[in-house]
Amino acid sequence: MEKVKLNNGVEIPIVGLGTFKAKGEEVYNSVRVALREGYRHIDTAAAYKNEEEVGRAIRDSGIPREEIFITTKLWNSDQGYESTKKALEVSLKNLGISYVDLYLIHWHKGVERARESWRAMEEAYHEGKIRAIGVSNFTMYHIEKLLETAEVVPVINQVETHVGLPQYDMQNYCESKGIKLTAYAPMQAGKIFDNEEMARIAQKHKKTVANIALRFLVERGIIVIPKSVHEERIIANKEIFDFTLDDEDREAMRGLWDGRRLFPDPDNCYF
Ligand SMILES: NC(=O)C1=CN([C@@H]2O[C@H](COP(=O)(O)OP(=O)(O)OC[C@H]3O[C@@H](n4cnc5c(N)ncnc54)[C@H](OP(=O)(O)O)[C@@H]3O)[C@@H](O)[C@H]2O)C=CC1
Ligand SMILES: O=C1CO[C@H](CO)[C@@H](O)[C@@H]1O
Repeated sequence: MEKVKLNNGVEIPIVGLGTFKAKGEEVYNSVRVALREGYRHIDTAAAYKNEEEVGRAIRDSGIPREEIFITTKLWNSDQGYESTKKALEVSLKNLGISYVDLYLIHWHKGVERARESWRAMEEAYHEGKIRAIGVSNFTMYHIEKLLETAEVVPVINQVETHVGLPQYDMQNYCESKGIKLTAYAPMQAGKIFDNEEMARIAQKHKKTVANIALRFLVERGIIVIPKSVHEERIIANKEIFDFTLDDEDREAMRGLWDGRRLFPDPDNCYF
C-alpha cells in the first residue's frame, strides 16, 4: 500500500478504513476483513464509540501493532489541557494499545481550547504516546491561530473532501505549511453512488464509482479513509492503483464541484 510521508517523517498509508457509524460486531468484522485484505490504516474517534471493537479486531488480526496505523480523535467536550490528557488515556485504554499513531483535535471549539488541547497533545507526543498530532475540521484561520503558539506543526488536517467539495484552496494552504490533507467522506458519505457522471467515468475505466472517487483524491496526494462494513466493498474500494485518470476525467469531475457539504461547515459551526 502506497504511503505518504508526514512532516515529522512518520509514514501513513494513503488509504485507510473509515469507521464512522460502524459499531459492535459490525465494526469488529470490518476491521478484521480490512486488515486481512491489506489495509494497514484505520480511522476511528472517541465520538464513534467503537474504539474497543477496533482495538480488539487489531489484536485478533495477529498483525504486529507497529505495522498498523491507528488514528483516533479528541472529542469536543474533552478539549482543554487536563481533559485532553485524560481523554487520550481513555482512548488508549479502549483501543488496548500503548500509543496511537495519529491523534486529531476533532473540531475547532475556540482558539484557547485548541491551544490548550494542543499543548497536552505535544507533551504526549514527546512522551511517545502519540506518533503524530494533527487537526480535523480546522479552517485556515483556525490553523493560523494554532500556529501562533504551537511548537509542533500539525501533520494533517482531516476535512470533508470529495468531488463536490474538492478543497483545492485548503490543500494549497495546508501544503504551504507542511500539512497534509486527509479526505473524510471521500465518497460523499454514500451519495456519490447516485451520480451518473461518476458512473460514466467508472464504466470507461471498468472500475467502480468508489474507485474513481478515491483515485481522484489520491492522485492529488490526499489520504483517503473510505468507510464500508461490507466485505466485498472493503476489498474492492482499495483497488485504485492499477489505473490512472486522464484530463477528460478530471475536467468532468471538476464539473461536479458544487461546494455542497454533508457535514457542518467548520467556519460556522457552533455545535
Ligand atoms: N473528522 C471528521 O469530522 C469526520 C471523519 N470521518 C471519517 O471518514 C470516514 C469516511 O467518511 P464517511 O462519512 O464514512 O463516508 P464515505 O464517503 O466513506 O462513505 C461511506 C458510505 O458509503 C457506503 N459505501 C462504501 N463503499 C461503497 C461501495 N463500494 N458501494 C456503495 N456504497 C458504498 C457505505 O455503506 P456501507 O458501510 O453499508 O458499505 C457508507 O454508507 C468515516 O467513516 C470516518 O472514519 C467522517 C466524517 C467526519
Ligand atoms: O467524525 C464525525 C462523525 O461523528 C461525529 C459525531 O458523532 C461528527 O461530529 C464528526 O464529524
